[in-house]
Amino acid sequence: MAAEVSMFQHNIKQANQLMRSAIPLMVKLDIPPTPYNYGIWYEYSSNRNPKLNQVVDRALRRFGSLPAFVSKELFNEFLLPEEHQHTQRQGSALTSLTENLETETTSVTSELATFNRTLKNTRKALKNTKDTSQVEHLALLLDKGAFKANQAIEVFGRSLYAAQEELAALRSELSDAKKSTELDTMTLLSNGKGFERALFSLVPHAEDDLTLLLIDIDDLGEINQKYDKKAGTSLIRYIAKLLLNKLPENGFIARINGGQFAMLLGETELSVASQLAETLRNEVSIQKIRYKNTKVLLRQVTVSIGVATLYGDESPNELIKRAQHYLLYAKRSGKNCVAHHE
Ligand SMILES: Nc1nc2c(ncn2[C@@H]2O[C@H](COP(=O)(O)OP(=O)(O)OP(=O)(O)O)[C@@H](O)[C@H]2O)c(=O)[nH]1
Repeated sequence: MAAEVSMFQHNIKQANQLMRSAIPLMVKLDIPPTPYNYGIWYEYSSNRNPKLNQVVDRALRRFGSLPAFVSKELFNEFLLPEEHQHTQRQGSALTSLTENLETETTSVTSELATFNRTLKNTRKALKNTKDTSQVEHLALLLDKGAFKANQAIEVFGRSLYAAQEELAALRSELSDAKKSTELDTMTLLSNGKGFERALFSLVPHAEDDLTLLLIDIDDLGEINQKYDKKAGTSLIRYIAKLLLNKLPENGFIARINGGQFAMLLGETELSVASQLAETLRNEVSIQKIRYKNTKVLLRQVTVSIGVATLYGDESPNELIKRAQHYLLYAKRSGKNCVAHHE
């Protein structure tokens, strides 16, 4: 997703303060007061999203301002959950959210324009008067104008706060929806997509201590043939449960295809990970598994495991390739064994 930090994550007070830094910037750079621009300049002023600030600075250098097409793109990329079009409910909720902000934007803009006019007129009048009561009157006018402009900004701040809550709810819904597309419905573990996401998010933060175990049920094809495919599927579920029960706290597990599982172990060196792999291999091999539909006791079930620990600036795909290589080595070495590099 785009940035986790968004303008909608501040409280009302912070929102008001940020609006107060964002508005002068927008005026200075002649940025049109659209909801997109308010969102972006608010975020820009908060300085909490360096990537957004970089892109905005680049656009300013290039165009001298922020063209509408750029601000819309930036808003979509950095401030909205990227999957905001995924469901109708979320789509329409976001539409009404931006519509509300648009109304508020128009009102805050007109208040600010009025105040601006008041400021200009007062300045002109001040030049031409030395009368103290006239000056007092002008000061009163200014005070009133400032008060109204302030109020408008505060109302806008409250709208941003309400938007924060709405967006937080949407984000959480989207994250649930995302999770469900990453779920393997057969085993209720993550699927291959979930595994990729976990791996890609872990690799950049890992020192040389992220380990991948590829665990593959041996001879699943034969088991399917001997007992029927349903028994094979039931076996996949059984092994999934066993692996999940043995998953360390810092681990992640997914079924990536057929009878193959990927286990990711954070902060786990190769020696510790291979010991766990050996324990898992042994645990599977000593199970007495009965197929519940026919009550038939299956023949010994085993798994082969390839283990690879991330090193250097290895990419996620390179790590997967090495684990696959060791898994193949384990299969070729007669199955029911663990293989890893020295
Ligand atoms: N029952 C069942 N079988 C599956 C499922 N998905 C894949 N398979 C079977 O799993 C087998 C995977 O084949 P392979 O990995 O090539 O080989 P294998 O028979 O497991 O043998 P090795 O991996 O060499 O030990 C195939 O026969 C697929 O039909 C599934 O969801 N349920």
